Amino acid sequence: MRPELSEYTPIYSGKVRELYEVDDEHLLLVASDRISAYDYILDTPIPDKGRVLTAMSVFFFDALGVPNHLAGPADDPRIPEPVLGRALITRRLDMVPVECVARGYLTGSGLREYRANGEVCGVPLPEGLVDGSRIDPPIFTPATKAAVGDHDENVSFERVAADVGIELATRLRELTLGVYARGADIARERGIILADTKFEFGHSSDGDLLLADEVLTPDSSRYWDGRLYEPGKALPSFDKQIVRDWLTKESGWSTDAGTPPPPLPDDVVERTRARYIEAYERISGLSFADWPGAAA
Ligand SMILES: N#Cc1c(N)ncnc1-c1cnn(Cc2cccc(F)c2)c1
Repeated sequence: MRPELSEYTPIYSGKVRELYEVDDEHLLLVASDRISAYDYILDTPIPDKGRVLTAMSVFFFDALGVPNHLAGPADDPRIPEPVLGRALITRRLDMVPVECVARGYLTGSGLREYRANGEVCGVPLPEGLVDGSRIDPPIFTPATKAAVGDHDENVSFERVAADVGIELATRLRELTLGVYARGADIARERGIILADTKFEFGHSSDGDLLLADEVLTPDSSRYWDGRLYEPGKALPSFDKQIVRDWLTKESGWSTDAGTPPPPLPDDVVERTRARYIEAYERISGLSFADWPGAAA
């Protein structure tokens, strides 16, 4: 008999995820079916998005072989039925207050910083780069965690070292770049580009530094279709482009409307659901049909 979710104390609610306390040593990390676009949480959920992204995290935690915060399997008996398949039992860690970002391609906030001053987070880059240019070797571009609703602030490695000490900052950079490289290799072998990603780390009560949060999901990373990749061309997001295109090209809404986006039509929802499942099955080589929890 699985416990009720109401037996656990909610301790954090994010845009698309929640965190609950299970006991002194364990948390329940829950991924919802909510999707965000243009800094809005859309009214329309994407069925099974939470389960697919949870499955991707578990696949990568297993594939990467890096010590991490997972404390049980996807069907752990402590996971309540309504969130089975989209929730994980984790060890409670003392989180390091740094968003550990790795970039193998130049886009987004990194591109804006580069265009302003030729560098990203204090790392100088070659001249002449454009949107989508490869950054080789990939770079560590940390950020400070923003309050809910704000954007993270890109900071330099030196600032991280000042905040957490040079030894831990160096370790965070090593781990971030190493895990990104491994994840990018796995994705590339399946024709998918992992352009950038964000990790979080924390210390266990034994003092071990563990990989935490979600790992290499489409919500914490930019995934592009390798078949469409061309530097200099605005690169569609593998998972969100269907929603973005419908919102900005077909719905009549616009990003400067000052109003929330409209609800999504059924076909956009279903095509987006299929894209999440396609990303998982191509990258993992596994069938989503085998993943725990009830199909939405
Ligand atoms: N992972 C993890 C973690 C851990 N293992 N121990 C202690 N704290 C955290 C922790 C704190 N904030 N977050 C972000 C987050 C993740 C998921 C859902 C949310 F609502 C919010 C993670």
